[in-house]
Amino acid sequence: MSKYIITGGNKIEGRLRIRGAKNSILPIMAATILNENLSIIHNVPDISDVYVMVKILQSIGCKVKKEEDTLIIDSTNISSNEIDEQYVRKMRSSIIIMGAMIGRLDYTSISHPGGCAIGSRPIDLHLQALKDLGVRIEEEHGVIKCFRNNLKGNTINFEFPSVGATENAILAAVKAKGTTRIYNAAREPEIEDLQKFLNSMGAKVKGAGTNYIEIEGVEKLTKVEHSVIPDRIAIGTYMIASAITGGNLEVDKVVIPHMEPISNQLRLAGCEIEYNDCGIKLKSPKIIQSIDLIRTSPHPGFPTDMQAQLMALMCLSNGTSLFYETIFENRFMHCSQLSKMGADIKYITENISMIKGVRKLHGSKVKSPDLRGGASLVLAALSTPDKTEISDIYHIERGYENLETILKNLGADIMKV
Ligand SMILES: CC(=O)N[C@H]1[C@@H](OP(=O)(O)OP(=O)(O)OC[C@H]2O[C@@H](n3ccc(=O)[nH]c3=O)[C@H](O)[C@@H]2O)O[C@H](CO)[C@@H](O)[C@@H]1O
Ligand SMILES: C=C(OP(=O)(O)O)C(=O)O
Repeated sequence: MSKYIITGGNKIEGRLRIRGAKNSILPIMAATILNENLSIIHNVPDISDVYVMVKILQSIGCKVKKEEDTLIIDSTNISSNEIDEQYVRKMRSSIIIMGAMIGRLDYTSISHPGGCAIGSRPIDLHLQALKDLGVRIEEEHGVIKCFRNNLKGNTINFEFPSVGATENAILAAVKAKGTTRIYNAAREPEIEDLQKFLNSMGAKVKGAGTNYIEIEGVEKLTKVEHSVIPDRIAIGTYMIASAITGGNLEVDKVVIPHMEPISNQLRLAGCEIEYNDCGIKLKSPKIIQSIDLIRTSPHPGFPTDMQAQLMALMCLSNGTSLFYETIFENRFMHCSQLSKMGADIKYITENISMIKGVRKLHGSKVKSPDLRGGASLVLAALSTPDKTEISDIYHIERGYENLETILKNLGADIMKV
């Protein structure tokens, strides 16, 4: 299995552009199932999760071609209504395929995704939303069987604004009869991107980006061409790479409002951040300022997908920071690995940890516990002139395109072996 060998200490600086968001492209690829036609999607990131989704689409009969960063998906014929367990095991978010499948077919089955490293991640809200739309669901030996019945618009009231459940509900409602009203919907930018994609192929969805979404069912969809929004989490990760090494960074083609929850925290850490017409400029602080309390919450709050990376930065701050992870119950697995590199981290409760800044981290042999935890180790490794070996980088490759090439171009000494 591949590893990164990083000898840090170099400033990460220069200019870069980041391709499409993982959390946008995955639901958009699922949405292509609804379309008995061609979907052309640009700005697709070269990450392993996209390849898993390609395999899923191919396994049910879609024809998929990749030309540079464009995916051409022909979903005219769907030949299977079952999603193979091997894919759900590889990529938990493959559950977002369920809403699109039942929007298109009379019956579909998918295995239960179960828990994953960062939490138990139940799917009760997904299933309830589909039931609200009239889908009959039977669960047998870990397999979820969905019968379309009389799929029809209804009111869905989410107890919690789950991103995936909101997407599944929208996907199922696109071709349901009548109007669906979703209350307490997730407001993440990737849901707005999904709405834009769906509407470009003839769906009638409005309200994404707010907590109330309305979908008017349609019968037919048409050929569509769409470009995926840039990955705000990958951009935020590179901003921290620059900040933790004392560099200056410019990122082109950024959607500024998407970056605000991340930029706000980085400003508190002492970074100077400027926006211009086409991007973002970051100037590192001379001394990294501690942030008293970092609390993750649904958008527009601080994203859980940036918690581990910001923690790496706080490990080198001038004071004490508390991290309160409110979204996932087991998202502190990077703490023990950061501690191996000299970080001063104490658990207060299962989802609150206290970080006291240290002057310097040191190199070590560490293991990526999950996608963002792995990214936090890369950031920590970039900050120290020692050598760090990071194993299990397949987690990182789920969500970061060409991480080593991008970092090398910005001045890092990083090797993938
Ligand atoms: C592919 C994708 O877009 N992944 C993102 C998506 O994941 P995902 O869509 O899985 O995240 P959710 O918003 O659904 O999960 C948030 C919380 O709700 C809980 N929950 C969720 C569904 C449900 O039926 N029951 C339930 O209890 C989860 O266990 C978790 O504790 O949003 C997360 C929160 O911003 C991000 O970290 C992930 O990167
Ligand atoms: C948790 C994440 O993704 P997923 O939902 O795909 O596991 C993430 O992107 O940090």
